[in-house]
Amino acid sequence: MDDRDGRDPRGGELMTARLSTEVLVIGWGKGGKTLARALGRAGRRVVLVERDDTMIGGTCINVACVPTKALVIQAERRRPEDDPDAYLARAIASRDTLVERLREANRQLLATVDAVTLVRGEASFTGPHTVRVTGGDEELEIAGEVVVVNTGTVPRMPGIDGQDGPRVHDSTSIQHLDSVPDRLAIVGAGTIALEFASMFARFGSAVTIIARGAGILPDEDDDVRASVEHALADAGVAVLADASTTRIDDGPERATVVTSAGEVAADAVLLATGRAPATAALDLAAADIRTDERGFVIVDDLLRTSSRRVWAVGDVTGGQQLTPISLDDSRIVHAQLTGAEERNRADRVAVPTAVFTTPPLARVGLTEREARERGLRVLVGAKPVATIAAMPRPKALGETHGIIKVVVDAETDLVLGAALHSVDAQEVINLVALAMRAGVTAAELRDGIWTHPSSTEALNEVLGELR
Ligand SMILES: Cc1cc2nc3c(=O)[nH]c(=O)nc-3n(C[C@H](O)[C@H](O)[C@H](O)COP(=O)(O)OP(=O)(O)OC[C@H]3O[C@@H](n4cnc5c(N)ncnc54)[C@H](O)[C@@H]3O)c2cc1C
Ligand SMILES: NC(=O)c1ccc[n+]([C@@H]2O[C@H](COP(=O)([O-])OP(=O)(O)OC[C@H]3O[C@@H](n4cnc5c(N)ncnc54)[C@H](O)[C@@H]3O)[C@@H](O)[C@H]2O)c1
Repeated sequence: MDDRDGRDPRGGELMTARLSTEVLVIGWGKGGKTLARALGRAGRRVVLVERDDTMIGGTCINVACVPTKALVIQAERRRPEDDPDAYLARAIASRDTLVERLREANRQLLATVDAVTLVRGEASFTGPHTVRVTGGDEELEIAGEVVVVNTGTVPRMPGIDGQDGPRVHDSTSIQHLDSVPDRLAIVGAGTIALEFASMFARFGSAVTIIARGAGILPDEDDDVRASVEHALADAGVAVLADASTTRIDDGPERATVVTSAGEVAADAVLLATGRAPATAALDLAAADIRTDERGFVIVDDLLRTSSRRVWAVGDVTGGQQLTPISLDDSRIVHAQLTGAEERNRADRVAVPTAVFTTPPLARVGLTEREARERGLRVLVGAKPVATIAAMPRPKALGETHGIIKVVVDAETDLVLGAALHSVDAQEVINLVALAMRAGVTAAELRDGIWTHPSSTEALNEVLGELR
């Protein structure tokens, strides 16, 4: 596979080495690394290209899911007497240690598979199945019979004056602040905004979320949204709604976020305005890979791009930006490359999600509003966590914010959706999702024998009071 015919005949000096492989994976994301390991272990020759040594293992373990949840947990454990800055420094050090360990474990998972070759550098298409890799140890040209694009996303900047100021951060740089900002302003009101708002409120900041719409969680039912708003407010998070951010002024003492609804003074500003596809370096046009108007790679339900034998997985496809989705993408491509039973994106049922505020908001399926808009006859079980007698665990943990809400089809008794805002919600939602996939009825969940004391027990009570 390693064909170094690029040697300069005059001096013998290496010019561009050429590799060819069965499967070329661009980007060390969740889908790509899973595919590379599975195919490599089955003896298929795989080359995986990653441009950034600090991103080995991908976004999730290095700058996203895992380190941010480690910080959320640390923030939850902070006691009022802890010095904010010293505590934050220890939390970040512990986060960093965890990330380094995971990065090395991820490297080993592929480095120990003989059929997988790991290449450092940035890939750019030179043709439908060839890339040039630069910026690594040597310049390479790699040809793959099959190509899988798994380059993920990067923070999307709102494009306003002052966004590059010294007190302005994205979701990566804010994980290494050297002190707790007294006032943190967050532009954007999506998942990243909510998680960092809740986290920094517990680290000791007064936080303002600046929402350009009517507030947070616009798609949620009113009772669920109110529950999350209440928990955030109790932690010290304010929401400035209907506020279009026009610029950020940086002064000697502080930054000022200028919005259509007034100015917000801040010691640090987090921009959490979505993520853009990491495709700028790829030169997708050279491979005839089409993108949508936002730059995401267009794929069909089998994750095939417009270019033959080129697939794309993970965030770069513009689907739900979640690690388990990237993982599931890898299953879909793996099935096609190995002739296994075909899977596709349309097979996905009841995908659970969680926003890691304190406590987390986990949800699956339809909201009550969506179910009613579809004309379904619904029964709803909804109780504030603090009032659920059969759920002692939140009380034992001292965190009783939240609501447990389940939406049930009155005709079939099947669960249509659930919103769990409570401790352990990120775990219990998986049970509800499985019930939805397996056709387990609300009555069976209600009458389930669950461990005690646990959060799952809420289902015994809430589903016993459907209205
Ligand atoms: C702050 C934050 C928190 C999050 N929390 C969660 C969570 O709790 N749960 C959850 O499910 N999801 C979470 N997400 C989303 C999740 O991180 C992503 O959905 C997931 O990481 C997607 O991974 P991927 O497979 O698309 O690729 P990625 O993991 O993004 O990997 C892409 C890789 O490709 C590399 N690359 C890019 N271009 C090139 C190139 N030209 N050549 C070579 N290499 C290249 C990049 O360096 C990167 O390592 C979070 C995201 C953020 C930002
Ligand atoms: N727990 C999790 O699963 C988790 C955690 C964090 C991130 N993520 C993923 O990361 C992705 C990115 O998160 P995010 O919060 O950045 O994106 P998002 O799409 O969830 O929210 C973006 C927010 O920014 C606002 N916005 C966009 N442009 C703006 C502008 N110019 N000015 C002001 N506001 C603007 C939007 O109205 C929205 O409130 C999400 O898709 C999510 O799936 C997941």
